[in-house]
Amino acid sequence: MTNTAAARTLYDKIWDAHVVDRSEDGTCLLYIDRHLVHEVTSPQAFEGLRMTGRKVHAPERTIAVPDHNVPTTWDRQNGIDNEESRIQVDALDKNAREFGVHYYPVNDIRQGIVHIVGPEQGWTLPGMTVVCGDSHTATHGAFGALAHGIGTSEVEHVLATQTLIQKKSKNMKVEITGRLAPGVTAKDIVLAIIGHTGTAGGTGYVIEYSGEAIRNLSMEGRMTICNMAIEGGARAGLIAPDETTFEYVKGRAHAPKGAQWEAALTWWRTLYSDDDAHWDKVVTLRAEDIAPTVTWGTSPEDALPITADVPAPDSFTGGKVEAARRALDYMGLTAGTPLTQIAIDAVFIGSCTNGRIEDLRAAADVLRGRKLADGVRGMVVPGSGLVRAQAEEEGLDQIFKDAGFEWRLAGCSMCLGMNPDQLAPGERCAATSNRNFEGRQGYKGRTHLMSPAMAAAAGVTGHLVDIRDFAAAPAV
Ligand SMILES: CC(C)[C@H](C(=O)O)[C@@H](O)C(=O)O
Ligand code: SF4
Repeated sequence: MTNTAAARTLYDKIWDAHVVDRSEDGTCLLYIDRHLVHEVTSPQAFEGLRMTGRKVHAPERTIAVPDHNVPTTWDRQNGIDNEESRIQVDALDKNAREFGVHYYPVNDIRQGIVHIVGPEQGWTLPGMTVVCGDSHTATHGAFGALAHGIGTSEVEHVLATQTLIQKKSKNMKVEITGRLAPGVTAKDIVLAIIGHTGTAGGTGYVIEYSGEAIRNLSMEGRMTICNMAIEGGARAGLIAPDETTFEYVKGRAHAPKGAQWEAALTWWRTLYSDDDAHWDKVVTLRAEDIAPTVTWGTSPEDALPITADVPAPDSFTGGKVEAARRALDYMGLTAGTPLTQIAIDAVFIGSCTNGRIEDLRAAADVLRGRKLADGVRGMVVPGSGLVRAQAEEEGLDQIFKDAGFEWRLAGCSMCLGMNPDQLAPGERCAATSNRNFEGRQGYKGRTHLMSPAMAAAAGVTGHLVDIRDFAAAPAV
């Protein structure tokens, strides 16, 4: 058990501040500050409350938004293409209204992917505990919040009690020293980390990302990093809050104001890992060693610098040999092929990993005055209605449309095949999302994960490409 007098990590500090009760075996009851809810994992939880006549304990701390199933065309209501999706979206609408929680329905400009909406509206704040029935809840850790996914029965527990039963994870530090080279982004950092540690490297840990390269990232870049903590196996990812964080949070709709802001700042400034805090595991990477990175296989750990070749299964050990063989077969790739020779059919720019305004700006910068290669289709899906409006104010939508992209409404979209936006069997996609699992973007679809600039550049050339070479080529 943590000794509060001793040096502590950021995770220790947030944990200690939220323990309501502790049992003999170390299991704790934690207070939950924010409960985010989407339509996929909440219907049964609300139904459980209804059947037992219970209410939502803290509706003012509960935020609901539909994102996974919603069509990203204007036909938001009728465009839902399957019964199950329709039931989930309708159930959220009914439950949110009946239980009186904060709610952003599809016709509200603030609607979007839950992990983009939370920070945007100032719901996510440093030092908080944030949960959601969704594995990418780790995104909110970018603010120095302890944020992670929970299962549907836990969703019900949090709705009913505003607490969660938890066992503490171990502390892991991932330090990225030095400065990033031009063309290398937060997405490349996190893909490189997972390439290095593997998808099980963070199992049993909460990861704190630190080091100069992390400090230098914007809040949006930090969210991209923490978003994929779960792909590296961790319970959650965290970044200590600093002036960049406070600047981002200040003035947001649900951020504290006036004297409350000052009081909050005083506490937030104590939220860092003490110098002599104990780490159970430390991983250090040099920023200058990180190249623009893409995945070649069907696991986020199948990440390599874009300058590499498709690896041979024999270059791995243990179970990975067979996994790589299967992945290459599924992906339709031959070992030894340079990654830059992989031709693509589609580009997807969006998701809670890379669907924020800076991501759209980065893609638009590449696409200005350029067009998608013949036969390549592209879709840009802003992470929220407000991201979409901001992009339109900046004229980015026009750049995307001129380049031949579809300009969509906010939602999870082609990040996963739960809505009408899907790959056709065999189609290969340069995607800015976080999972490249088999069939993730549509039955037999093939996914290569990368940064927004890399995905945009791949769309223009028609194959994966090193953004550092591409940037030098003039727009036509
Ligand atoms: C549908 C949902 C539960 C799921 C998750 O937990 O992450 C989804 O958001 C995903 O990205 O695969
Ligand atoms: S955008 Fe993708 S990763 Fe994020 S919550 Fe939606 S489905 Fe999950």
